[in-house]
Amino acid sequence: MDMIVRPTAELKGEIGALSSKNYTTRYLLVAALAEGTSTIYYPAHSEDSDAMRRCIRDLGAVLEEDDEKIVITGFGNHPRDVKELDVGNAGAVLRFLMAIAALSPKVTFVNTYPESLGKRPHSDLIEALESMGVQIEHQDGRLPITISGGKPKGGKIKVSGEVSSQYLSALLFLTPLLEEDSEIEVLGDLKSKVVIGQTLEVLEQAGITIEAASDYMSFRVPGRQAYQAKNYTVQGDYPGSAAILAAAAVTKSDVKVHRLMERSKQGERAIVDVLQMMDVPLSHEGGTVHVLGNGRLRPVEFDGDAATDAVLAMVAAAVFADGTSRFYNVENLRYKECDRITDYLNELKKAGAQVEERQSEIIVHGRPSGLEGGATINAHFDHRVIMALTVVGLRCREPLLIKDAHHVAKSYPQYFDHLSALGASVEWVK
Ligand SMILES: O=C(O)C1=C[C@@H](OP(=O)(O)O)[C@@H](O)[C@H](O)C1
Ligand SMILES: C=C(OP(=O)(O)O)C(=O)O
Repeated sequence: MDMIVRPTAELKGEIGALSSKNYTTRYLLVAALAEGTSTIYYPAHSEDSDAMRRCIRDLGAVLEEDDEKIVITGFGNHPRDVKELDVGNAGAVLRFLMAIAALSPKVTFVNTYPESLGKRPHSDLIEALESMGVQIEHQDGRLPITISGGKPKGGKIKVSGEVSSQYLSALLFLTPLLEEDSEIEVLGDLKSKVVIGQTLEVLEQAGITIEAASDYMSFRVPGRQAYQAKNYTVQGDYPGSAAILAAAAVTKSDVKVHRLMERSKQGERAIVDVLQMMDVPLSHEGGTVHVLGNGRLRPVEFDGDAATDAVLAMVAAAVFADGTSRFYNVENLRYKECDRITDYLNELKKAGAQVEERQSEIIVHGRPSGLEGGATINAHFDHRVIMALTVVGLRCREPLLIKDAHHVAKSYPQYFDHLSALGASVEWVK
């Protein structure tokens, strides 16, 4: 399905933020790893969270769901022996479950998105798991991947953090269940470091003890621990909401997004600070972000690694700023659903934006007068490219046609419904 995004001058209204993808995947996982019955209130409903639901069910968890909650009876440290798991296009789900698969005899992760997840690297996690005695077949570090586990060893474990924090998170979920205590050392720079704070928060809520160095570069994990069954409530999602807030920032707007906790550990809450730095009139109180946009934005310089999944939305806002913006320390955007530097900037250029790339930087020469538009956009299987190009399309002179925009459902299936409710001119076409 394709999406036509037409010029839209004004946005107005209130929406409740979608539920956090990162917390939903984590709560589903720790509930599955517990032996009792846990309840997750307001879980996210999207392709990625559905992938985790499907896989933990395949591994032996029992799930019952209604409109507001999901009740899960876990399999503890004894996942059911399954031949295959299909994680769809969900990177975090794949990496977390590759570690948990080390407790099973033999599982193959199939390759259903050869043009997206199928291209992403997992070698750093593969090497760490191999050092723990797990046998792994893979295609040069990529899917399909077969894990032959059984009894992985703890002890001293090293993992690179240069490409993704998800490898480290995966090991933090697995090691408490091992016979031995573990010491995990992170090699190189740790990318998306703030996300590790979310992993540790969830592990603590699940009754797991981990001693983490303050820089998150080393961890002591006692073995023989048991995940406890608990009740969890999922908070609102900043990465998805960042696109809505950016849309409000580039238009004349009066938009409120509720359910966005001020003191969240999601790094992408920085969208609020970045828009403020860009002089966008907004307030953030009582979990509600209220944007009163006037379409005028100042350029900004920002270390994007602090808010990985909001950078594309920030760049979309910077496209209309009065000067040059720079987003640095963002190289790991190249290893996502697509190359979120080269591929994304190519699509922005089609719409008329003036952007430049470096290996780990995005530079945006803003055009406050708006863009020409009138282009056909390749979504590259990437929900965040789709959301960001939609923001840009609102302020183009001619409509944008975003091909295969249904991939927005990876994280935010109701994105276009929310924008449309706020007054955006968006229309699905076959
Ligand atoms: O742990 C997680 O749930 C995630 C970690 C981040 O990935 P990287 O650590 O690869 O940057 C983020 O971009 C992704 O959407 C979700
Ligand atoms: C990169 C993302 O997810 P994942 O790595 O889990 O596929 C994302 O949600 O933007």
